[in-house]
Amino acid sequence: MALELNGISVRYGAVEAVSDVDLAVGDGEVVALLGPSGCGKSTLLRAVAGLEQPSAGVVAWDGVDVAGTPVHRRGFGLVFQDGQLFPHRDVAGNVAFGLRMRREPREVRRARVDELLELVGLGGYQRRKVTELSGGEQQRVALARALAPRPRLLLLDEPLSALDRALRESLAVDLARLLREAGATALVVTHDHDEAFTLADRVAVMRAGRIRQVGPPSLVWRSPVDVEVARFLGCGKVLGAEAARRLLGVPARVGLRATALRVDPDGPLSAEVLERVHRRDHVRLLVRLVGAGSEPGADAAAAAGEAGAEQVGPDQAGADQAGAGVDRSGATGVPGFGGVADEFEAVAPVAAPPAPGDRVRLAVDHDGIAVIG
Ligand SMILES: Nc1ncnc2c1ncn2[C@@H]1O[C@H](COP(=O)(O)OP(=O)(O)OP(=O)(O)O)[C@@H](O)[C@H]1O
Repeated sequence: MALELNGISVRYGAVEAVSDVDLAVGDGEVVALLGPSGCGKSTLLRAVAGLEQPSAGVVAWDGVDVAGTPVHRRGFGLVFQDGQLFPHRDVAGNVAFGLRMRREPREVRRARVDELLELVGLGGYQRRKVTELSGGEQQRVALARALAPRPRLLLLDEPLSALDRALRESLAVDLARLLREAGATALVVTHDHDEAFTLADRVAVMRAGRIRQVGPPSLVWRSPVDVEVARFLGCGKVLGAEAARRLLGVPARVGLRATALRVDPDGPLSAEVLERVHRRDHVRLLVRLVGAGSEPGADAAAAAGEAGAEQVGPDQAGADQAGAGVDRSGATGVPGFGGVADEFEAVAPVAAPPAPGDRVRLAVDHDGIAVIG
């Protein structure tokens, strides 16, 4: 492993911002630190950079503790949210900065600057003033500047979050390609799961100073380790194992994203639309389940509280029942479907979406369901 963090804690006075973090980043691997605001992501990154002193633990590179190595000698490249370019230098002057510090000859500098600007899609921008670039262009220059000296590790702190949404999404794809082409080993801080999943080979989800789960994006997305991680990853509703088995045919505690239920005239569930919100590419509904099961007229609400209400939900004959005993602690949607437990998010197409008060049929999209734990 190239970078290894063992038992890293960082304190700001009485506050422990990072607690006992273990994490490894392999050669050529991109790992995203993902978590809500204030969970300690930036502090951990700064500790790796040498900008914060850990109160405990070891930051090692290729097995060697870097505690005694000052920031500028660690061979790590840094990119922050706002780029922090030198305003009095032109684009080439910014990108060449690290090479100049290393006293690389002028010709070497020029060739490397040209190469990096091509790589970040800014060929020909050498003499442009950085103050006259767009936010997205400035971040590309910052990235080129960080990559120019061939850092052994790239540390990116919310590199795209100052940009507007559309630009952020397209630059995230570019950045993912760039990191792969440059063969970079990188640790990227972000609070945006789309961005983390676009960029990273592995995602480390942080909460309250600790890493709660590390894994490939698809695994973390499909199998969050606990309810909080599931909620952070967009699961607005959590069902206990028994409810999930009866409603969805999944015998485990699950988190549902809005896309888990979608309007489909042939769907097995029946619901009443309570609210409707238009989003970019779909319509988001709040619905109350009023009927379920493959037979029209089966009434989930009426079944509420009835012990053994096995007729609720898709036909479960032959389904694996073992999950019914799964721990349901923390589940907010419970078997019985009474009151707010009946309310779910769902999606509908933009064309002719249903309105509040309408009855709709819903189909289950298993890509919108995460199995928890
Ligand atoms: N210089 C500091 N002095 C004191 N407390 C700090 C300092 N920097 C951060 N903290 C605190 O440490 C905790 C972690 O902060 P940190 O900036 O690492 O979180 P983060 O996950 O990166 O959040 P964000 O996404 O909002 O930047 C927070 O409670 C924060 O208030």
